[in-house]
Amino acid sequence: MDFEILQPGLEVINTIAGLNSLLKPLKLAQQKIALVPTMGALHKGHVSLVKIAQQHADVVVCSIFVNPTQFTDPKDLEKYPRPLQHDIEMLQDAGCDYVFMPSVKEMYPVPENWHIDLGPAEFLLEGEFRRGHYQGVTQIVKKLFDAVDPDLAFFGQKDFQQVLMIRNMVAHFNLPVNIISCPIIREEDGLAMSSRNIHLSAAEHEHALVLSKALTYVKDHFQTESIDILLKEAIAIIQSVKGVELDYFTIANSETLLPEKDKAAQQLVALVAAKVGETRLIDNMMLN
Ligand SMILES: Nc1ncnc2c1ncn2[C@@H]1O[C@H](COP(=O)(O)OP(=O)(O)OP(=O)(O)O)[C@@H](O)[C@H]1O
Ligand SMILES: CC(C)(CO)[C@@H](O)C(=O)[O-]
Ligand code: BAL
Repeated sequence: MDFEILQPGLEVINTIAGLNSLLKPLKLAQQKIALVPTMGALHKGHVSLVKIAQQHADVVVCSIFVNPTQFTDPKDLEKYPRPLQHDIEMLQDAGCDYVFMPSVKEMYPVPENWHIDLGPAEFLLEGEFRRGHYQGVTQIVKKLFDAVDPDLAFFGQKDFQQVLMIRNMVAHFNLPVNIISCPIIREEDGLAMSSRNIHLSAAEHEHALVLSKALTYVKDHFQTESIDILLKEAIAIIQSVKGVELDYFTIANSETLLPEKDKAAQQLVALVAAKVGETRLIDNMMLN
């Protein structure tokens, strides 16, 4: 892909060399650079990351790259939405400075082996259902960090485990990048915004609301019920909706992601993943 869509206020860059020549002088001039990595099909959740990034940095770079190495289901990769013109307009409206949209060849010029130790949480939850997913995620995020050399990088709490894995990758390489986790943006009806929501029919969208409903139930009853009861109720709420196939619902320690039974333990998070029709969705809520 070698296209260029230049619009005033937003510069589109397709190559790492192009990025370097634009960003190096800014770095030398002590400008703070923020990176917002995405896979495109942008929505208000992505825009919120750009807006938060603008509050912390002088220059905001958003990357759009559908990274093949993190997909464990080829059909999921094939049907991943790619509305590029719409994305560019959204970033322009958000006042983003640069969008980096490399080709697969640009990011992976030669075949490579990547494996780093991400700690035991790599294999839990998403890591169990999408084996190898976080190796692919950390591989591309490291490449994006090398290409952009950001001071800060912004990620959504919606991908809760992803933020932990990226922090572990940053620690592994001792990278000087500040990782900022940003709040989940929801539709008015509570559904966490996600690029994959585009695949939901109206009925499936309605069914998918049960995920945020179950999380809200747990949050609202956290002070009065035991963890066992909260889990039982949340799972029953989800299983009562036809067409929703639960992968997991857990109440976990927010650092280890291991299940937690002690409500007095610090930083508990409820995390859920389910298939709604053919679309797999995730969501989570902090509990204390
Ligand atoms: N609803 C949201 N609120 C805040 N941040 C979000 C939201 N949805 C996605 N993000 C964040 O945007 C960044 C890019 O995510 P990505 O492009 O994969 O979008 P997505 O909506 O998560 O898509 P999908 O989950 O369908 O792949 C990630 O850091 C992700 O956590
Ligand atoms: C961080 C990321 C851009 C890496 O491809 C992706 O996993 C995403 O969009 O969350
Ligand atoms: N938003 C996380 C990227 C993925 O699902 O592959």
